[in-house]
Amino acid sequence: MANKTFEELFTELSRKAATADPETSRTAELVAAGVHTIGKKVVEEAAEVWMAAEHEGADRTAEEISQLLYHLQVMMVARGISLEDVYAHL
Ligand SMILES: N=c1c2ncn([C@@H]3O[C@H](COP(=O)(O)OP(=O)(O)OP(=O)(O)O)[C@@H](O)[C@H]3O)c2ncn1[C@@H]1O[C@H](COP(=O)(O)O)[C@@H](O)[C@H]1O
Repeated sequence: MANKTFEELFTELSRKAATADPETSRTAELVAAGVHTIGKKVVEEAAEVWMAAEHEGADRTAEEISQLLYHLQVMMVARGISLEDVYAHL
């Protein structure tokens, strides 16, 4: 019972970055702040995934993974990288 898929989230974030107000959209706020700020969030969330996996349960770890995926997608949007650009390397 997912709220949305990875692809659906990317479509939503691309639209938010292009049209939303940074005052009300976290995505627009992060994209406006830039790659340096987003990069720090990616590293922070990656560390939280690691800590949750070592010390907490599967649900908490999944939540942290969702936050890492969100911030990775924000980084993609900020750098103009598409899903296809990434999938080409999988
Ligand atoms: N999936 C997410 C999502 N995951 C994580 N986050 C953000 O990441 C934060 C989690 O990181 P932290 O716990 O470190 O939060 P924090 O400490 O307040 O962050 P800092 O401001 O201190 O850096 C959350 O508070 C959210 O701001 C997300 N923000 C938005 N989304 C989804 O993105 C879509 C667009 O959201 P908006 O751009 O806000 O409209 C919506 O579908 C949202 O559900």
